[in-house]
Amino acid sequence: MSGDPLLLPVAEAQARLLAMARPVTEEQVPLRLAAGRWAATDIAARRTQPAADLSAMDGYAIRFADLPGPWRVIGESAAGKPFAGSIGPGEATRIFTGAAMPAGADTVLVQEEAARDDERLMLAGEGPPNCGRNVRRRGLDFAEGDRLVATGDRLTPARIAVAATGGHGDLPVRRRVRVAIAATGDELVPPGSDLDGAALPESNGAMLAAMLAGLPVDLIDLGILPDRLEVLRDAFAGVRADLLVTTGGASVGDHDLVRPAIEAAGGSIDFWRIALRPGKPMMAGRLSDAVVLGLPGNPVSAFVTALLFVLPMVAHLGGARDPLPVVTSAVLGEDLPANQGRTDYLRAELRDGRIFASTIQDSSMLLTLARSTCLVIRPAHAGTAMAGESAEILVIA
Ligand SMILES: Nc1nc2c(c(=O)[nH]1)N[C@H]1C(S)=C(S)[C@@H](COP(=O)(O)OP(=O)(O)OC[C@H]3O[C@@H](n4cnc5c(N)ncnc54)[C@H](O)[C@@H]3O)O[C@H]1N2
Ligand code: MOO
Repeated sequence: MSGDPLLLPVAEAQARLLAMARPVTEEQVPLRLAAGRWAATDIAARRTQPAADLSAMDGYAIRFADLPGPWRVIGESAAGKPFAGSIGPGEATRIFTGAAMPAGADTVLVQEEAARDDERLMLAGEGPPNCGRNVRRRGLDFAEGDRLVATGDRLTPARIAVAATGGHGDLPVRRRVRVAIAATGDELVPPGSDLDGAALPESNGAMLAAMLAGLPVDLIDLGILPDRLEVLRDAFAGVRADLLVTTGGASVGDHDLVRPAIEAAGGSIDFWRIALRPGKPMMAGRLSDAVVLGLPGNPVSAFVTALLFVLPMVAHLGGARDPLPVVTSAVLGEDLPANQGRTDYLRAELRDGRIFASTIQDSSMLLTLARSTCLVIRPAHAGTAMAGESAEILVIA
């Protein structure tokens, strides 16, 4: 509940947003291009791993029953070059890590505990304490048919590796998400230009591109658009994207033209204004095939709304099962005052696992954001929170 009934609670706004579009289409891509995408289907093992009982160490394949030896070495098993025969009582083979156990052998004696004189092998240490020691059984990791990756899992390096081991050269994923970004505002100039005038360097575009950098996204940069309805309308109408993200012009001033421009381009606004600080004036809508997110212009408001809405929407469109940011918790290093009617995301630093929030939280102040490592989530109407209490946070750096 927010103090203002017109403001949508954050969780409700996130749910409404994600319900606005389905994930983009599937495609099959080579393993190396699948990194960072989301699996479009479950991925099952096409083979058993290991495919046979393998040695985990360099040494000698023996029969445990023959301990304490001695043995006669009758051959060798190396990775990819198994011993063709089988071993009988009193026999052993040389064996290397990753090599198949010869038929008849059940245990590996590590070479550090063995002494060898030509064919004769003797125990030179304590030896393996149990049958099966230093042997990786067939199927230890997984068996054919086991689910390796679930639908909607992100393809992390470990999941790419397990899919490769499971016999896959290509993986079913969602295609890359097309995201268009537009900054609006007559005061804005490209970063690095016109440092003498009153103009303001445009920072939201670069920030959003950086936030999307690790995601499977094709960016369409619409650059800086002026506060003119027809220009905005025409720029928006021409966009071919899954998601159009604008910053600025989202509030109620005479030059806040994003909403009328979306509507003039034939789109519609689904919801506007969130019980969120910073980020209240955010809007969500549609324009032809694209979902539109109109973020507030204040840089910290744009950051917080991107974290809470843009990144989750990209993940959702990309097929993620859990698209929302991961909330964790930490202990407050100092008291926090009671909160008002909007959920507050306070810039803060984590020092030795304790949270210290910046005293000034103005949504224009980027340096405090740049110095912060987390945002502390203060629920609407929360009372005073005391040092030592636990608080929910989003880690941002
Ligand atoms: N009468 C009211 N005024 C405002 C309200 C309100 O409810 N009633 N809401 C305030 C809140 S909250 C926010 S947040 C801002 C956001 O408004 P806009 O989305 O219309 O943002 P702008 O006015 O265009 O810009 C705000 C601020 O940010 C700077 N800016 C904008 N774009 C960029 C960019 N790409 N890079 C860097 N800086 C940018 C801009 O120059 C302004 O200083 O509205 C409050 N007002
Ligand atoms: O909500 Mo605005 O985003 O306070 O600065």
